[in-house]
Amino acid sequence: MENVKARGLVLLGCGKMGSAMLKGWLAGGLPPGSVTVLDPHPSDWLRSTSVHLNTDLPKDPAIVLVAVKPQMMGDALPKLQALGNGTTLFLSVAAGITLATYETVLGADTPVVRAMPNTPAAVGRGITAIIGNAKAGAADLDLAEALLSAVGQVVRLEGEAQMDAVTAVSGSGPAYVFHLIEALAAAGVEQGLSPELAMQLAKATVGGSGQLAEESDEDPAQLRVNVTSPGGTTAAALAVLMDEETGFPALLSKAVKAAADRSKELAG
Ligand SMILES: NC(=O)C1=CN([C@@H]2O[C@H](COP(=O)(O)OP(=O)(O)OC[C@H]3O[C@@H](n4cnc5c(N)ncnc54)[C@H](OP(=O)(O)O)[C@@H]3O)[C@@H](O)[C@H]2O)C=CC1
Ligand SMILES: O=C(O)[C@@H]1CCC=N1
Repeated sequence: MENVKARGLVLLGCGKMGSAMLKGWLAGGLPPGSVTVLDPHPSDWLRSTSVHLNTDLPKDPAIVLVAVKPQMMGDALPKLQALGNGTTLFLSVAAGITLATYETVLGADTPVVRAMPNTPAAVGRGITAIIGNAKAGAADLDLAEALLSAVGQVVRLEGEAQMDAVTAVSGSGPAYVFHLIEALAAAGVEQGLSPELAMQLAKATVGGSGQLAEESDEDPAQLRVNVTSPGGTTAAALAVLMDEETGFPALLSKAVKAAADRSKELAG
């Protein structure tokens, strides 16, 4: 991180994902003066920080983080061509955009790390998977990992082909969990609870269960069994949720496949 503090970090695109990561880094002590953000419509939050906003780029930043939508890449990436083929590491979080695409625009001598983070990075609880191109050496991967570990866990992939599945599980995954919270709260309202109480119960249940799953020595299957008294209420609910044709596994399998397929399509 000292490298990033000294040479600077450029963030291209500060929307939902870029701002989630930037929030995590600023909260973790990255000086705002070492960050330059390029974004056409900065949010109020971004304006309230002391980062360099839409100014000239530093000559030799340690890292350029690319966090624009895949569809915007054609417009956005050429702006950074001058930083290619040098010692600046490009770190991309864009779904579906391959390492080869970056090499085509920035030059094959550009070190590039492709990453798939998720929005819990905003509270230091993200998880990011990374894979580098041939030019990205051990020091580049270590730098990417050091930066990303400031906002959560980091895992290294064995091959770029794994990225579509990772995107479908952990990149998009928070949306599935938020939807579970919405649906659980709505079901509680149907059973007579107030919307406020139902939402409080749903959020705390998902948050607490996630933490228990991460911290417990028991695996999630055993933790599920621990909740399920024989002939009790949980067993009645699980009979619905574990139905082979209409239950969670069948539904999530279809949802995750749809996301992975879309990730492949975005690669063009
Ligand atoms: N959201 C998520 O949970 C995750 C997203 N990602 C990836 O992160 C990337 C960004 O996604 P997300 O944050 O959701 O999208 P957003 O639309 O919220 O953010 C993209 C930002 O880039 C800005 N932008 C558009 N064009 C340019 C440009 N030419 N130069 C600089 N900035 C530009 C947009 O401005 P404006 O809105 O004004 O056009 C916007 O602020 C995507 O590639 C996505 O695949 C990866 C993991 C998780
Ligand atoms: O929905 C998307 O395409 C991005 C990638 C993963 C999460 N959000």
